[in-house]
Amino acid sequence: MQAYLDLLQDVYDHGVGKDDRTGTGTRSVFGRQLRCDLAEGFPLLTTKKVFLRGIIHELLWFVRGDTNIKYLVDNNVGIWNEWPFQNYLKSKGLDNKLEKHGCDWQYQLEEFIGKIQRDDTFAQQWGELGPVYGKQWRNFSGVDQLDWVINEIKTNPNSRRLIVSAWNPGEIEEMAKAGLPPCHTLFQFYVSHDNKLSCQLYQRSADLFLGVPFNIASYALLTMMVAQVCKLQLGEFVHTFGDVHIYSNHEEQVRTQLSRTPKPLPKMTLNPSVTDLFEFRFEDFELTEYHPDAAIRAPVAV
Ligand SMILES: Nc1nc(=O)c2c([nH]1)NC[C@@H]1CN(c3ccc(C(=O)N[C@@H](CCC(=O)O)C(=O)O)cc3)CN21
Ligand SMILES: O=c1ccn([C@H]2C[C@H](O)[C@@H](COP(=O)(O)O)O2)c(=O)[nH]1
Repeated sequence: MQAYLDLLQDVYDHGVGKDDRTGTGTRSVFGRQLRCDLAEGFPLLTTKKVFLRGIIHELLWFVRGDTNIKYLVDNNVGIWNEWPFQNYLKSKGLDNKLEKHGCDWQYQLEEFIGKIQRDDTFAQQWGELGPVYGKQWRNFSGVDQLDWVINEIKTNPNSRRLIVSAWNPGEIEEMAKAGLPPCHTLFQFYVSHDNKLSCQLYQRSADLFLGVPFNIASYALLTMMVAQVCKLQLGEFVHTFGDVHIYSNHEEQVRTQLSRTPKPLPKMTLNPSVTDLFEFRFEDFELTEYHPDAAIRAPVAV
């Protein structure tokens, strides 16, 4: 994970001021790459406590093909709450009246999430993010890409076409309404001569402080799950970035992060009896030897 900290330092030092959709402002660079050997341990940042429970639930939610925040909310994971909420405010003409992350906004957000929890009809209507990751992974114009790629890895491991894409140009506008166009856009698997499974992700846009630690752990887990069901060993996770940025309201947090020293990586164990990608449950994941520094709170740019 030193590579992540080096990238954080690089963007902090060399990132160039750039305005962005959220109005927050960033330091940004274009085109970088991180790699990690998955056999060396589970790539979960140790210089701050990372919310792994949320990462696991989010990944299972993608794999289920689910695009409604109801599943996440019911499992007490709030990482996608702000986007359907903002869409809800917009429909009421309130999105420009409430200051994001202000007291009123926060209060209304809690009310909104309470309604998602209690009222199924409300959740159906307002919890839906549109045709985001889960939809594209499981039903991209009728193709179940996850099912296809697993079968292809098993039967044609030398293939150079082991690709899953979340970027569906015809549906981007719809994704942007209540959710976001996919940031982790496309990934490719690779099976080496010695039966190791690697995965490379292209991430078009990367919130380096908040989102990237989630993205690394999530794809490392996905690669472990696919390796297990395809009976392969673990290779590398290669993370390729387009616009990598640090939001201007994360700079203090980045300095804290960079002042800390990484510890040995934790270990992740998957329940070995699971042989079907679609049958993993939350209880099938066990993290041990994780001794991180304290969490570092930061507001998410909406
Ligand atoms: N600006 C932005 N950055 C992102 O990383 C991001 C988005 N937007 N939009 C969609 C998803 C949602 N993701 C998120 C959203 C919030 C956190 C976050 O706040 N993480 C906290 C812990 C949150 C908690 O404990 O509930 C952290 O400290 O990592 C992380 C990833 C990643 N994505
Ligand atoms: O998994 C994710 C999802 C989102 N992000 C970040 C990257 C950007 O900061 C925003 C998305 O804004 P766009 O204007 O659509 O690029 O969310 C991430 O890092 N990881």
